[in-house]
Amino acid sequence: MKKGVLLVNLGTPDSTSVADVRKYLREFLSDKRVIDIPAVPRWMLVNLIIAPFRAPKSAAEYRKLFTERGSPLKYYTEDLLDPLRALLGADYVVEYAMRYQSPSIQSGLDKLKAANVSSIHVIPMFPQYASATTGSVIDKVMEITKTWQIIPEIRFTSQFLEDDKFLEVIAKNGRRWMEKTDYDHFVFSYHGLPERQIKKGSVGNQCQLGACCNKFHERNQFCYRAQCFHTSRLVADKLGIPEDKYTVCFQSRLGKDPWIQPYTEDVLKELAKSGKKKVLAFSPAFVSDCLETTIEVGQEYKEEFIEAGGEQWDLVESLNDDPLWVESLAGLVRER
Ligand SMILES: C=CC1=C(C)c2cc3[nH]c(cc4nc(cc5[nH]c(cc1n2)c(C)c5CCC(=O)O)C(CCC(=O)O)=C4C)c(C)c3C=C
Ligand SMILES: [Fe+2]
Ligand SMILES: [Fe+2]
Repeated sequence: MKKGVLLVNLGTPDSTSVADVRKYLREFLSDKRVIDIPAVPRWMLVNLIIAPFRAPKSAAEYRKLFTERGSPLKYYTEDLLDPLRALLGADYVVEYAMRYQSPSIQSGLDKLKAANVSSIHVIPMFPQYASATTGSVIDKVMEITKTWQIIPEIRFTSQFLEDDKFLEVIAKNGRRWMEKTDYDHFVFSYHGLPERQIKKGSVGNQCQLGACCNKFHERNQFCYRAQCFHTSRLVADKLGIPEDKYTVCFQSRLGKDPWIQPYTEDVLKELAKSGKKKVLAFSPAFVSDCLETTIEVGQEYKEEFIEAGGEQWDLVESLNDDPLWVESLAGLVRER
């Protein structure tokens, strides 16, 4: 009997037209796990403010990102399929989906159902757990499969930040940059989250979003901020980067509510002010290069760092289609 595997990445606009970007933003931001406020204010915020005003600006950014193959987030995910199928062999049926836009989770699950699989292993492609990403994928899969007459065994990978092959790809990519340049400092920039989303998931209210996130243990194992610090520590250890030579920070704040800190924009200015000239940036929340890595960290933050007095700002590429990343995924599938 064959086992099903569904890789799920975030999703991206179908094209760089303002209409497609608006459609993407609407679907993404209407998700109650992403904008976690009551339905009516969320509808007003998304449809009357964000979609109309943000879509043209975001479309211009996506035009800088898309290549002749389209959106990197999508084609790098597609590129993993054949090598993963080859590694896993004939006992597995491997499909992929995007949480938002296309191909949909519905279409991916339908393919697995049609292949008569005996089980489904869903891997949301987010190394660290957040309700807005991993949680949302799990939510959607459950919403769809609860209507099925036959529900096979379903398994979810909720996080994989400690997977050694995943960490090794990041370290290997970083090492390549470090062989060419003697960097003064290293930045680990993660996608941000509203603070309240972490507080809501904090068991026994133990997360204060301060120094508590520096330690990673059973009680805060799903605190996104603690997971980001832990991921950084594991990569830094592999590369021999001492604690005082790296900073963990959070990018892409949306709206006025407090998001988890420190903000990358503040960190890069402080680094330049304190005389740091050469910085290497890692983006370990993202497995595929995308708007948040290539454009935001690789271009915008670079410009801001240089404007603030820095000289060199480089970005370590994401895992993309690295063969070791395919091995890491195969390991996640096989582990029990
Ligand atoms: C890596 C994990 C991610 C988390 C956590 C996350 C939370 C989150 N994001 C938004 C709003 C936006 N994110 C956007 C792009 C985007 N976000 C992620 C990943 C995470 N988001 C990725 C991989 C991408 C890039 C997709 C691509 O097509 O390349 C965007 C769209 C771009 C823009 O207009 O800036 C928005 C909006 C919120 C509100 C949020 C947590 C609540
Ligand atoms: Fe995002
Ligand atoms: Fe925490």
